[in-house]
Amino acid sequence: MARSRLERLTGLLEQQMDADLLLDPEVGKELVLFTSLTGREVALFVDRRGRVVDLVVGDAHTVVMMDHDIRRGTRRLAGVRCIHTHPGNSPHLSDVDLSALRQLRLDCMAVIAAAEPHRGSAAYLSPDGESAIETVGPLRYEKLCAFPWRETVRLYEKSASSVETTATGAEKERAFLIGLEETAAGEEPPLEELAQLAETAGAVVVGRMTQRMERPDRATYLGSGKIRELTLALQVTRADLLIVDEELLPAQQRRLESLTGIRVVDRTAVILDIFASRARTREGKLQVELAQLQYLLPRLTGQGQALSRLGGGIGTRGPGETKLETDRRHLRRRMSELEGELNHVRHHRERLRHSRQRSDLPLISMVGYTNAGKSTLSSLLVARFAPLGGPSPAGEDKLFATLDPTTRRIRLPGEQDVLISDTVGFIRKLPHSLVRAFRATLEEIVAADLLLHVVDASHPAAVEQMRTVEAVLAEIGAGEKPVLTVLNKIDRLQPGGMDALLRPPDPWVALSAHTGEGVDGLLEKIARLLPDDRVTVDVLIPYDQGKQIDHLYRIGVVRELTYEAEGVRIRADVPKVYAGALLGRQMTVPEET
Ligand SMILES: Nc1nc2c(ncn2[C@@H]2O[C@H](COP(=O)(O)OP(=O)(O)OP(=O)(O)O)[C@@H](O)[C@H]2O)c(=O)[nH]1
Ligand SMILES: [Mg+2]
Repeated sequence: MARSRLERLTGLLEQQMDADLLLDPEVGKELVLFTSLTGREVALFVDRRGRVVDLVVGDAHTVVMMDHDIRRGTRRLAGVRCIHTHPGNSPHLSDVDLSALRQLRLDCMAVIAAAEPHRGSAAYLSPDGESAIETVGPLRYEKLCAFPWRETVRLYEKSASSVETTATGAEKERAFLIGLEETAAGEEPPLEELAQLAETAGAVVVGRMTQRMERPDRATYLGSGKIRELTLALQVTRADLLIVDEELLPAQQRRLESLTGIRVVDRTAVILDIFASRARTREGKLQVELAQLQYLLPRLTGQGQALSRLGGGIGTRGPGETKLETDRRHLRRRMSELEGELNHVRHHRERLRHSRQRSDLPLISMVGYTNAGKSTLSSLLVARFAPLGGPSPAGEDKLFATLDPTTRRIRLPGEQDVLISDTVGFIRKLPHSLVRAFRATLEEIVAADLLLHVVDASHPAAVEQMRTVEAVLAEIGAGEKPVLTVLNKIDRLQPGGMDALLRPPDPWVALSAHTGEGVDGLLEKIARLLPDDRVTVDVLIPYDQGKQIDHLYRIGVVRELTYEAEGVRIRADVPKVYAGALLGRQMTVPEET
């Protein structure tokens, strides 16, 4: 019985109704009959030409309208209206119905009570305001079927188009965050870091939900009861993007998308997205594209098929974007092309590094969690201690503000010059594809003589962040490098407020890159930690070889300069490797003092 009813219902699909009526009365009777026989709600979706575009049968009290991707974003309407039934005789729209109307931007949302006399209500978005809704009813069945929905749509779209032309910029994606509750969570609110990532990627966070679980559900990430709760929360918050705090299996992602009806991206995709929008240099761009393709390859089938109409947004930006639709073979070809180009860049970087080694200035690499203050400290050091001066990138309160390493020269108190390089920040659950792709950049770290591990000591998760950085260092083969730990942002600490757990390994310094407090101490420490392999030379440079003087200034520290008959006599501290070459030019190395 129910089965043949269902068949009759599905027979409605793609059928054409009178486009001016909200609902064909005969079709409505089918719906009502079905619900009164089965106790199950049924929802009919009709487009503006009167075609039935979809039909959803729900459990009692849950209308599964979220399966639909009919929204067009911004302030346009979906071009689809929904008429559904309620078991029993309530002719009123529920809160969920109204939020579905708002969220899906339906042309109209209507309900009919399955019990006699089949009264019902209709609601539509008000032309007056952002998400205001107007409701009419309860109405008699015939009245409801003839509800002038076209008129309300016309009024709404007229007002919306005037709003749209005055609105500035694109509307932000409304992201809802989910994750597992961490057992050892610090004082930080749950999913705080993911929220920062989402905001950095350009979304607004409209809600979060966590579940205490040992490990994620293999099919749906969260448990099924939680998913139900989530679906409601998504409607209420009008979220249009779901971000999951962990890398999802492709099947999990698809399952979640079909359960929630909105786009689902994972933490990795958000990080890749940020990297894509940040990469400036050719190398950075190549690396991000490669990482994106590596991430995409296993996810190629089906991804975004249902949702591609939404266009842009988090997880779709960057150089990989246009390749989404192409097949795997093409992806693989592009990946090997990229690898080739990157190898090329890598060789170039290696040559650079060699020439730097020949200049023998010690290289100090800043490492640390994203937003720890590496760039701020680096610019402070350059502003105060650069021998030549010059601008430097300022820090930004954004995750992954720095992507491409920049190297600067500064002078230590003992008059020794060193190179200091600011690098990309690390993060918990750093996508493996990124670590692999950024190998060249990370090699800068491996090549350093000393690492400055910058820690945001005021961060509630500082200890965990330190561990993350140490783990990544080990992973890239820099685990054995000498490290000087820099506890930064002490200006933000309450007196005695440093986390007792934050006991950094020796050697360490505490400072504020903001106020400059403690920075002199840092330089002294660096000077002491660097292997001192410089010697003082005394050379006579003929007047016709002025270039050599520049050279000496570049590689060392000139202590004394006197003009003699045959040339300029210079006493300078230079790296040992140069001393040999200089001696070859019959210069003398005075006794070291
Ligand atoms: N109060 C305070 N704020 C600081 C200090 N150092 C850095 N900041 C702020 O922290 C934020 C992040 O600084 P950045 O220098 O961009 O951090 P980063 O480590 O380079 O970050 P990424 O490049 O994203 O990895 C900025 O808003 C800085 O102004 C400090 O000592 N005290
Ligand atoms: Mg930075």
